[in-house]
Amino acid sequence: MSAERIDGIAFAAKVRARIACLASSFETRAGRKAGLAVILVGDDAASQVYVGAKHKATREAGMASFEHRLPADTPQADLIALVKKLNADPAVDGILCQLPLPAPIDGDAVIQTIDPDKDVDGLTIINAGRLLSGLPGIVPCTPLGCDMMIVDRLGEDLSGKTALVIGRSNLFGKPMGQLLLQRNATVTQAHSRTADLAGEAARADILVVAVGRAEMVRQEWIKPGALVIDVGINRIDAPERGAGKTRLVGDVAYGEAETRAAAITPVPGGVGPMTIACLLDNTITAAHRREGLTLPDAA
Ligand SMILES: Nc1nc(=O)c2c([nH]1)NC[C@@H]1CN(c3ccc(C(=O)N[C@@H](CCC(=O)O)C(=O)O)cc3)C=[N+]21
Repeated sequence: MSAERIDGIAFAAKVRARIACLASSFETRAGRKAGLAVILVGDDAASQVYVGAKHKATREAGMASFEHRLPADTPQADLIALVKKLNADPAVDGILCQLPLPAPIDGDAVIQTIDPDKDVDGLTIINAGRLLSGLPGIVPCTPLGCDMMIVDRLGEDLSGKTALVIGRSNLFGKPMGQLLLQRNATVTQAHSRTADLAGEAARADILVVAVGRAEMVRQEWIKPGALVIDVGINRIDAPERGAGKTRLVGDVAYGEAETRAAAITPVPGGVGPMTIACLLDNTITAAHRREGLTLPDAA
């Protein structure tokens, strides 16, 4: 068997087209564009690339993008003051502060200052609590994107299916487990201290991996016919491409998993593009809520 390769780029393009329609109707109804503010502190190369991609995607969807690039030595108090200013700015519907923040800034202190109704990363305690309680809130972008891809393949109801999430971060693992639980999957949350990761994985109809270890998940870990969602993005040396070259791989050994899975997300081109699409989705949803507008059903 050779698994279907789930095309995250094509899927994200569809989501972004839907959001562009919503953004256009929002602008007509609210008399202004929906707006996303992104804060980037320091000059981490990967973060620069992500923030640039977010800015471009936001503009392409017909939303306003406000970029705040600050030097690495910005005092925490200044950053918190900026977040408070954006909280009060009526043109800003979503605030994203790119993580990680450089030391000695306490990233959580900054994140928890964000107005929960503008917290498009879904990282405030209020949004985490809303998700846990089954209340409407804002769900972190990467798990939301994975949820969309899972629903697209398996439908909205995962009754009777087993799901294993490897990873337990606030940004991904914990919310991903909650979303699968809400869809009636039988969820196991695994992590670095799990005794038999391979054995747990081999029982999973849906395997979601977010550990940050290149190609850790091997062929024997995959239940035949499973849906495999690879959240890892690892840069490894690729001498076969020439001296000093690197390439991106996931947490799953793709070539091995492909022989057993029914479908699998590649890296790159899988979960990553969906993360940005979901950031736009969260922003347009936040904008409608802030204006007291209902989201049109099928845009
Ligand atoms: N507050 C905050 N929210 C985030 O959502 C957040 C963050 N901080 N810090 C960094 C991580 C990482 N992240 C990615 C987004 C898109 C791709 C993406 O589109 N990747 C492409 C290309 C990857 C490449 O070529 O480098 C792919 O996987 O195909 C990857 C990673 C969001 N993050």
